[in-house]
Amino acid sequence: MNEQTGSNFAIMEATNLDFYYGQVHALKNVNLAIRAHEVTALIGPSGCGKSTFLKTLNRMNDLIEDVRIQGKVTFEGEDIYAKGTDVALLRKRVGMVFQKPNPFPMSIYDNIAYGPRIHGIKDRKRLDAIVEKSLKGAALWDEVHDRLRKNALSLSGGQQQRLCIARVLAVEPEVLLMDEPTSALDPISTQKIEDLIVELKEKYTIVIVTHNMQQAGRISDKTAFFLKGEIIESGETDAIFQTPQDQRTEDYITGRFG
Ligand SMILES: Nc1ncnc2c1ncn2[C@@H]1O[C@H](COP(=O)(O)OP(=O)(O)OP(=O)(O)O)[C@@H](O)[C@H]1O
Repeated sequence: MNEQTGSNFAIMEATNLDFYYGQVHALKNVNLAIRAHEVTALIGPSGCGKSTFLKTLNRMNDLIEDVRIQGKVTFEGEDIYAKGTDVALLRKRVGMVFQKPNPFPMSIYDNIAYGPRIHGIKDRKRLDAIVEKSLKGAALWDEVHDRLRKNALSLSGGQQQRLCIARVLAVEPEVLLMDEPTSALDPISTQKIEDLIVELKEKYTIVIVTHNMQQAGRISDKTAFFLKGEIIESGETDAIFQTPQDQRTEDYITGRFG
């Protein structure tokens, strides 16, 4: 397959990545390639650096004081930490969904139209089309099409999380970063989000932090196991779960620690 244009090329790649919060060395020489149109799961015990790594992929950590990063993260071959990088554009192309659904306290419609409006789209018909397409993309349209003017906070938790996914889709990202997107949801909503993630990888590349081993096994193509800031092992999800090479990976996935 052609390295740059095939569906399986490394759309993002971290090389020799170190990250510090002041004196805390949160990521240690992390190397990971994120392949296009795959779901990559980041697993590992609490505090091992999964969220920190996820946030290095769209520079969300820039917002925190006294952080330092060494090494390289590329997006489509370009160093995202290079001087002159348009960080707003990076965050549009590499969107993020958080653990707790966080809709804005405004209508369903305005939640989705918010990003496109910021990026200069004012035309009502175009916005209508974006809202419809994004809600359909997040498998929420059928449930809300007749109440787009209702406050988004009136939706259930699972619907709110799909709204947050629709909000990210509205600005047409290429990569979706998801930080434990189902941890606050009931099993039925979780199932809906999992089905949606599998559907979304046709169009997008997805990186997901999860504490749920079954979830990682069900939805991801690749898995990276983090421990104390390092990647101990990464590769095909089936291989990581069935034939882990490192004893610590096996101990974690079989529930012996963490
Ligand atoms: N804003 C911050 N300031 C200082 N230290 C931080 C900050 N955020 C995270 N850390 C530290 O960095 C390390 C990695 O944290 P991180 O949140 O990336 O872990 P995690 O694997 O995502 O954990 P969890 O599964 O509990 O969400 C931890 O030691 C944590 O205490």
